[in-house]
Amino acid sequence: MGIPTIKHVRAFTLRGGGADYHDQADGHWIDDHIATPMSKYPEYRQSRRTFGINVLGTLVVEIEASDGTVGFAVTTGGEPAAYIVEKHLARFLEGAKVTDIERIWDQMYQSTLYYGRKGIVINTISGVDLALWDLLGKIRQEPVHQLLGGAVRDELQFYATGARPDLAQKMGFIGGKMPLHHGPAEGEEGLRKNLEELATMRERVGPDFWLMLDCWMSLDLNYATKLAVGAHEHGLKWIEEALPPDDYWGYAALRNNVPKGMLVTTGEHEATRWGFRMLLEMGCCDIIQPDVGWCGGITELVKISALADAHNALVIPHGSSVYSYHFVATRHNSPFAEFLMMAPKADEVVPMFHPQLLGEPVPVNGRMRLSALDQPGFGVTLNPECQLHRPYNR
Ligand SMILES: C[C@H](O)[C@H](O)CC(=O)C(=O)O
Ligand SMILES: [Mg+2]
Repeated sequence: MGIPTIKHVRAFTLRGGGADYHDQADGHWIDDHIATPMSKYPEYRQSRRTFGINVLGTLVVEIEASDGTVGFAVTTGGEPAAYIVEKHLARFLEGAKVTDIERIWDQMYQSTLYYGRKGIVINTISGVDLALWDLLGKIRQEPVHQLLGGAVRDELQFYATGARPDLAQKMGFIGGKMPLHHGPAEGEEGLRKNLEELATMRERVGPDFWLMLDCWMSLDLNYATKLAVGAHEHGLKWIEEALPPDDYWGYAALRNNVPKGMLVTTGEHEATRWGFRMLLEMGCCDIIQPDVGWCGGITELVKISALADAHNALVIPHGSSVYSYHFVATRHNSPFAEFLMMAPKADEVVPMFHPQLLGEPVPVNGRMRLSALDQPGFGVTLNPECQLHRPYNR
């Protein structure tokens, strides 16, 4: 059988939920006084939307093959990302074979080096890459995990990220990661409140349930060290993204400073094999957390993961729903996965990318059978009720 070629690439924007999980209404735990690098400005402390966390919105990439099959993916990036896809990246896909994934990735990356490398450009490349893997899976009628070499386990296990690890425990998750609420600008009182919240949660969940803190780049080395030392008596399993992503030196020092047994994790805002090489070679963390929709897509994540394996580091991808699950199922060094609790009170399991995707599987009792992922491609479809906008129609 001849391999279909790529006929057309289309980029759309879309508002509301989906990959831009921060675009939530008032009262949602994910936008309730979470410590961020902007917390030093009191006017931007209460809500991440005030400083523009949701400003870009969602990018949807659709790739149509010569046989009429359409693959798609969603990630963040919105209109600027749509511009990059239509005006720049589409040329490397249209006319190429659907299987030319490595070459297409390399051309997208090399041709954008002069203005890209990280941030929105690699985020956009990730969206195109994920749509290509979806397309290939749909053409071959195989799930992406099978295209990646096959699953190494029959079931995925999840920890939950949200404000209520105590409820997550009852729902069968193996651990709960809470957002840190107070940053260094809130002084000793903020630090005390952070530790009290952790202590209260430890009391509720008992001694064995994993508890983690997500600091979303908000701390400095001194504060992160004090937090880690104070959190040790409450059994904190890991301290996540404590420092700005460019401070590799700070992470290496923090890893030395934390009490024995506590893990340092980071990487959701890192990108490509070269970025993760810095984290791994400098001994910055125990677990890397690439986001497959931001780090370069599946094609790049495979390389990042091999590098991590050689450094004895685990790869626990950040969020990303099905795009992560298909990958995690295939890796020995990804023994569990993250599930982001998108219910406003973190009190029930709802699909992470709702309302954008249909057919998105969710953990049941904190687990997901591989059979839930046995659909062609990533196994999801775009919800036809979501209004797509194509700003740079060619
Ligand atoms: C809860 C965190 O601040 C962030 O919104 C999500 C995240 O970093 C994670 O899931 O990890
Ligand atoms: Mg995080």
